[in-house]
Amino acid sequence: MSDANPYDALLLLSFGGPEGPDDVMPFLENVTRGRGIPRERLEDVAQHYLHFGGKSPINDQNKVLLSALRTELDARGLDGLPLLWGNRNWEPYVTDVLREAHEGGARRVLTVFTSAYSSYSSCRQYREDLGKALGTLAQEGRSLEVDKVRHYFNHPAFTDVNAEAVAAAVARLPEDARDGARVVFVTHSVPDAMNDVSGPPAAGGGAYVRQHLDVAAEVARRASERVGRELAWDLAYCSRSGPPSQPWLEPDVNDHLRALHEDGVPGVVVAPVGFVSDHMEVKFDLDTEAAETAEEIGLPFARAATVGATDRFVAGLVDLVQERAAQARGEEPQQPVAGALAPSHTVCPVDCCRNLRAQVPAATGEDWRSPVPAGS
Ligand SMILES: CC1=C(CCC(=O)O)c2cc3nc(cc4[nH]c(cc5[nH]c(cc1n2)c(C)c5CCC(=O)O)c(CCC(=O)O)c4C)C(CCC(=O)O)=C3C
Ligand SMILES: [Fe+2]
Repeated sequence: MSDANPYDALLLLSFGGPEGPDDVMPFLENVTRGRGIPRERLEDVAQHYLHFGGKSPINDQNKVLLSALRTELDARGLDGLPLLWGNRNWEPYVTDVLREAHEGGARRVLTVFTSAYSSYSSCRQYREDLGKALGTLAQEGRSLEVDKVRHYFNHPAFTDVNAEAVAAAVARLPEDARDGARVVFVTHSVPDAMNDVSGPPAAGGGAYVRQHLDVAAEVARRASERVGRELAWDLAYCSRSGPPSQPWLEPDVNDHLRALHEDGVPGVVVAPVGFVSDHMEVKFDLDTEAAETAEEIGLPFARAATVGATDRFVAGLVDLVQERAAQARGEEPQQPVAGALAPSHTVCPVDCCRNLRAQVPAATGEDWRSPVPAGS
């Protein structure tokens, strides 16, 4: 028998993005409220969105992912499990979606984030926003329990699909650029200080970079097997924000492409393993900006696909849903991993990916206490 007991709904929780030019500034204000992002950076990023008609690709990509998830859930006999979609920064807002789910009878919801790694921005901030949503709903007399699946950066479905994408991108390089081509794995830069406190405190911090290095090594190893040559690789970063005085993870992908070219590297595959779909960072920072840098210096460049809604990745997400449900029932399911790191924690420990600005209760963690609904 296949079911998702004890969960009665599954929520895909994402970032959200504008749907048109009028949404761009309000969206950016939602994202950066209290984050100390310089006005100039906001205006720059607004231009990235306006360059694409003011519409982020992320919402449509989530709709495709949802439809693929629905198909896979149904194929596994989970056709009775409602599948919801909510965002942190744009409609449909997570609070509204959970309210509607509660009205429909849901009491215990499992979430999957569209983000594979530990860090404040990629995990805890989602958990804080879930916590705020649950607080608002409690004031309306609604009580819900929410859990999340473990981080999936090192789930074999994620690394396999990425390895396939890297191998396919190598094949798109001109033939004389393939030997000696470098794989440049790319993820979102974050402040050094955010990386330093990422992951469970007991692990000493630095989980964000450690997890990316683990994925990069594993994906490069698998892609090398596929293409039949040893692929050298590096990890670089995109989308730096924040004031210039604040150190963020480096090297920036553009600087790195220039350095590789100067070293005589004949071609690059840029593999955005930090992202699960081709959203704005990929479309602008890589396909537009980094591609222009490569063009300018005459460096052959191929961008590897993101996992998106590929069958194998979607099946992996549903495996994680079933794994988490089994854990919630007190079973000890297998936890497949690829790479050198262990499966990530099921429940985030206290101070996991600590918020450096404020103490905000974060849902789904060990120290989360469900707010008491008004009127109870
Ligand atoms: C680690 C990470 C991920 C990956 C994990 C995940 O996927 O969640 C991610 C994803 C995303 N980030 C996105 C958009 C933005 N992020 C911003 C700002 C920031 N991101 C940060 C980190 C991350 N961000 C940080 C440390 C900041 C500085 C402000 C702060 O400290 O909080 C800003 C403000 C302008 C700017 O500062 O650049 C925007 C517009 C979109 C939507 C794209 C679309 O529309 O297609 C997505 C998926
Ligand atoms: Fe971001």
